[in-house]
Amino acid sequence: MPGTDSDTPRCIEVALAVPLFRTFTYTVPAGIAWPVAVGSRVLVPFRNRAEIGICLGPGTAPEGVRLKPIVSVVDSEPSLPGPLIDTAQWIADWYAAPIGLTLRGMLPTLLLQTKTPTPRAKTQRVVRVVQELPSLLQREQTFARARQQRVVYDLLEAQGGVAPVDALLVQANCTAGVIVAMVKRGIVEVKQEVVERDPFANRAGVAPPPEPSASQRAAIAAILAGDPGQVFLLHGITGSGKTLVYIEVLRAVLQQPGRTAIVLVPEIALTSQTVDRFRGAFGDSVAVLHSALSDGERLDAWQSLRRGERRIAVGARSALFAPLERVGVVIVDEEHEGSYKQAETPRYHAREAAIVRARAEGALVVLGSATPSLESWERANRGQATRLTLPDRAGGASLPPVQLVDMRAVTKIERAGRAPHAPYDPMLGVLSPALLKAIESRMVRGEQTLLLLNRRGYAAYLQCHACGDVQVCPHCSISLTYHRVPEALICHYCQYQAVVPTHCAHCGTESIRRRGMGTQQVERLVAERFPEARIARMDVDTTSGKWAHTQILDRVGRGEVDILLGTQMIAKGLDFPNVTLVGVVDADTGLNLPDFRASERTFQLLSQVAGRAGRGPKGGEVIVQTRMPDAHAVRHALTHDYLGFVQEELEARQVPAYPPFVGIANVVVSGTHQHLVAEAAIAAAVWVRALLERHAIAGVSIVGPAPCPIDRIKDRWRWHFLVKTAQPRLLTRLARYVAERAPVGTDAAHRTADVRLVVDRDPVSLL
Ligand SMILES: Nc1ncnc2c1ncn2[C@@H]1O[C@H](COP(=O)(O)OP(=O)(O)OP(=O)(O)O)[C@@H](O)[C@H]1O
Ligand SMILES: [Zn+2]
Repeated sequence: MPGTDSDTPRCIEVALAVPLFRTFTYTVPAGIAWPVAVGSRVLVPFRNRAEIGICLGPGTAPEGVRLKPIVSVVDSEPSLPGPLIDTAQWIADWYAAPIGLTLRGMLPTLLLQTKTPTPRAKTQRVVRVVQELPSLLQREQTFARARQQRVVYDLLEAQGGVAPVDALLVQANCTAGVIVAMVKRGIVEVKQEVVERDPFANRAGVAPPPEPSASQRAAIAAILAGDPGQVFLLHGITGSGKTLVYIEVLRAVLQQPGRTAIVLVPEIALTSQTVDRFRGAFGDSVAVLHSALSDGERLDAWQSLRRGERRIAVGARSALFAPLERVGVVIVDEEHEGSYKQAETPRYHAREAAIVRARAEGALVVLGSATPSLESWERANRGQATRLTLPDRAGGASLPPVQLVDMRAVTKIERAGRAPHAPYDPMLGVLSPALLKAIESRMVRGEQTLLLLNRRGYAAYLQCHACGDVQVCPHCSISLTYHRVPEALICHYCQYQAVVPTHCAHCGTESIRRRGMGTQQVERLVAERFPEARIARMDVDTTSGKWAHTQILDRVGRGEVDILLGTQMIAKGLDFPNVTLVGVVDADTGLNLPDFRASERTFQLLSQVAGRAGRGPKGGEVIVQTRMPDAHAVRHALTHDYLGFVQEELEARQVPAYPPFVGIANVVVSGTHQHLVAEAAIAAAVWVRALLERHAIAGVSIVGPAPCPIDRIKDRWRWHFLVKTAQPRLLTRLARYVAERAPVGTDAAHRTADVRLVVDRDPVSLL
């Protein structure tokens, strides 16, 4: 036998995309070059199939086990560079996730398939508005008796004037005849169009970036003088010009030969302005990674980064896994955003993973926000991040004054002023006289208004006034939301739809009333009050079409919208100098959620949306309507007082202890059988407590178990408990132990009810 290969078998450890906490050992047959590089894709036999796995390094053959050989090494260069493998190992460890699933999330799907599918044609039939009817008045005249056409038009307009035919018919719940009639009238046209995959490919150029101010220069210099792996927290108030700091840092880093960079933004579609600025500054060296890319385009983008043809990756969460080498800086814009946390396995937080990858790369990290997360703020307090401040708005603008309107008083005064039997005024308690007057003055002056209401739909729910019954989703423990266009009751968790009942299902009377309000209702009230206003609504319902967000925002930018109304989507990073009024219709929507982050989120939302006003020379003002003016989240938002808020909120997080003072893992047990889920959750908590006792582990507290605040979603019942400790390594061990070994889902009854346990470490939501 030639050589020594037969004495020391050549083995490698391979990660496969299966939900198991283990790797698999294979031999490498003669004829395949040795060693196999870490991070390379390998083709291996697994469960009678050929699968793509990732080589994690040399392995050791367990005694007495006959190993299978790999089929081939697919990559000539490893698909995943070393620092990405390190990052994956950290994610798998910290978040108790199987390594194979973690690595799978880092690669384009096409690289994980054993055969390449043929690409499909990318055209679709769309309806496009040709005759714009921007005001309510025009629409009322045009569609006087054509109610369905009006529904179609409203839906189209809400989505930026264009929508796929199929989707529109479903949304409007009408026949194709309605659209045919509108085509005949010359209001819309129907065309076969190529699906626009990359709206960033050919957007209008942006102005060259301005010269940095003194405080921007100081921040840029401090960051560039940082040590490899150093983390900076850039706390710059809204409109302070953080984007310019990012751009100048990128410019300096990319001047070093071979250096590359990653920029994370919360959601590409909502941050098109920011993305445009990066494209404007760096042109084609930027790869924009977004969810609308086809698999093929994603692969193209990935390869251009891997080959070094593009040196900056811009994208949401998963852009952190861009296959760049020698990354010099990782920027996390709006670092406080909850969307950086992935809601499924691996449940990583991109900000935390960014810090880990940067350390492995020797790169700088810049976390930017006007309202930093408490985690990042505390990290700076502990000296693990360097705080940099941009205290003023760029270009001489100042923060807008914020006026509070106490809606309790408004309701009282309006009630008192009304004649005894005057008809109910729907405006009552929704839009205060102060806000209406402010909107009116904007209309007169040709300036723009932003209206925030963080609840979509028309009314929050339907309730029977006779018996009090509320229509709830049959699959989720949540009330159905009333939508007017098209009319339906919709579950916001599972999309279940029901027709709107005329009689109460419980007591049979006709006393059903709408309670609470959503964006659709406010849109209608505003349209009735300002019939000549050009109104755009931005929420999940109006942005189902690809790039609908970008289209709506572009219209605002071109001055084609007087009033932009929307959910939290409109609070993110928008920079429109002609927006001189921001109105918060109801500051309280998120305040009373049973979640320890409710106040933090409310403060961030209010501060961020307030920050959209007065960014230009005309200045601006903010009006906040609330029934909870004493809540600290509201109080401090009124004075743009981040420091004041953080101080109070940090105090509130000490007893009972919550992040950032302790780490928590939310253990959620779910399944289709209510009692089995409760039993399993209780058993799992008992099991963890016993474990702590047996090993005399101190410093861990278990809170619960109890039903989750929303105790059923999509027909699955949900219970949870929290594991809390100030010792991160201990939490890592516990989380993994629970995820891997908790006695849940193992017996036959559990399997029939599909009872599963999920560990969510550092959760962003406890609902
Ligand atoms: N040095 C400067 N001189 C003049 N204008 C500037 C300067 N720096 C930035 N700007 C302008 O100020 C505006 C706000 O900048 P930018 O959008 O980066 O703010 P931001 O800090 O990201 O705010 P937010 O957190 O509210 O999104 C932009 O229109 C930008 O072009
Ligand atoms: Zn539901």
